[in-house]
Amino acid sequence: MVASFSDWMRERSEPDWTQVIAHPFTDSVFYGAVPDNLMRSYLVQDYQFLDAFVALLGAALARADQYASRLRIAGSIAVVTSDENTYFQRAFDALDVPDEDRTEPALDPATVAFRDLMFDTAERGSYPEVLTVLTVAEWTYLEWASRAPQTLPESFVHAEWVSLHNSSEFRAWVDWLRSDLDRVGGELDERDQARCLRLFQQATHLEQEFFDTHW
Ligand SMILES: Cc1ncc(CN)c(N)n1
Repeated sequence: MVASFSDWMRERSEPDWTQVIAHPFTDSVFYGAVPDNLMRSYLVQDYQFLDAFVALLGAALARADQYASRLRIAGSIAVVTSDENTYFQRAFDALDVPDEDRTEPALDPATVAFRDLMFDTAERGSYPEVLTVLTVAEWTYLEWASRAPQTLPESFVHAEWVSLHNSSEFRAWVDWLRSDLDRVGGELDERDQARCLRLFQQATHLEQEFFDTHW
């Protein structure tokens, strides 16, 4: 394999990958043009995504094969549960999201499918498999947010959703995720690499469905 393991999986996840990172929903976020009702439904569902995502980070922490990886993952859990969580609370206030939609909203099919994949991988997946799903979730977000223009919209709900995902810290986190996935994935046999690829493709497809639902 000449390309890295993560690049190899990304190349085999087209056309979904490109459709996610260039999704019209993201262009609309760049210009503060997502109508409130759509931004509200997207963020309400994404907060439920986040719950399962944090569980998946916890599984990565538990299943990592070395302390250096655990330390890096712990740092990301700290960011997601502080800066990102606070963003959601402020956005919910700005968008007048009622309490029940913050804690127990009716879930869209795309949210259910993504949560199922993450909880299932958290429970049963190997460390490379857990890293695969985390990498898709973070790398796709880095890639779409990296396409943002220099000037962000005035609305913090839109602007911070971009800046949370294109900061140098977030890029370093995605670079690390990919390098750890390349490290442990490169040592897998063909059958286990194929299992990671299937998860990568499934997660990429679900990212697309998630955006489509709110567009
Ligand atoms: C659906 C989805 N995918 C990825 C991310 C980035 N953690 C997110 N917030 N939401």
